[in-house]
Amino acid sequence: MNIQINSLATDFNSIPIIDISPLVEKFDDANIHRDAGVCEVVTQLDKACREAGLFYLKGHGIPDSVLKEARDVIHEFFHMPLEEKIKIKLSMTTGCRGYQEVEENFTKGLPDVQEAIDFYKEFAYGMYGDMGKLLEGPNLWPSNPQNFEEVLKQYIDHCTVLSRKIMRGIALALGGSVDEFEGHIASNPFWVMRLIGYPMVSKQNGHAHTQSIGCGAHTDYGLLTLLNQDESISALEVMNKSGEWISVPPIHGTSICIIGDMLKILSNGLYEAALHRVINVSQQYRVSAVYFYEPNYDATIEPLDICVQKTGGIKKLGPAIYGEHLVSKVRNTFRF
Ligand SMILES: O=C(O)CCC(=O)C(=O)O
Ligand SMILES: [Fe+2]
Repeated sequence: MNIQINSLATDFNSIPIIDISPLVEKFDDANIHRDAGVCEVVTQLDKACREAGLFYLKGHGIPDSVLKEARDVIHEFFHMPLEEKIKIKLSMTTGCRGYQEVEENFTKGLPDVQEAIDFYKEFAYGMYGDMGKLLEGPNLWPSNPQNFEEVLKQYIDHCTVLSRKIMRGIALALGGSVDEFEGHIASNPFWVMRLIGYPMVSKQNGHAHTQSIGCGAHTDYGLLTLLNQDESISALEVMNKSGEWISVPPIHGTSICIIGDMLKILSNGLYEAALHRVINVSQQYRVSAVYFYEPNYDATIEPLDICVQKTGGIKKLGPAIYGEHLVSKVRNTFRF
């Protein structure tokens, strides 16, 4: 597989904001192609995916109360004593599911100044053979706070429904049929949920040597990511074509959508997998809920014919088996 960070189509200095409410309302409508509101959303999605690979979503339909409740229980969990948190500690024997302490997670060989809990969609033992072994196992849900599991499961369901709608818009934007991604590519979409807590970074707490990097520069692995970040702290950044880091501050009521490696391959490089990082130099503890919407675990991902035609007739990227791509990334993330 060959994933390269190509230069973006046109440079950007601010992040697009797309009101996707027409798509959210009409995603299942037989006449979706003819709807003027949806067509406008599709045009904006196409531009944002080509240029920035990361954008804000307005009108996404997830209630503010659901977004806030998710962040609140995540804050509550991370504020508990370490003895409580390590009751759900991640290891090789938990299917890489569970809690990791600060600096147990690595990006490109450097420790991240973050603590986190990882959840993966559950699947039957043996279902994906050797390719699935590393991630087999039930999710580890904390018993404290008591409503944690219920709140987060509800949030995951919202994200799965919304992601399918966005992928329908992206299918149209690429010139495909509305259900282009619902056959062998993502009829049974895998998902990953990563809940992250970023301590304030200062010399006093001993993290100065890692240059304050909460999450090192990376692209996401799958189709698209939905990010729910704390409302008062600006810490996320995305790189533009000129190599400048552009700040992605929170905007009330919006979600952030980030294009991942698999969508880049499917689009034959038309769409960009955004390079992004997190630096929390604020005086506050920051949390985020990061939901990754992925292809079928065992899907072979290669450029769609419609995208190959638009890009000179040659497949420039892939093929990749999604599950293999994920497992190779997870292996590089931990030092067991
Ligand atoms: O916490 C954030 O804002 C982003 C985290 C992220 O990019 C990731 O976990 O892939
Ligand atoms: Fe990311």
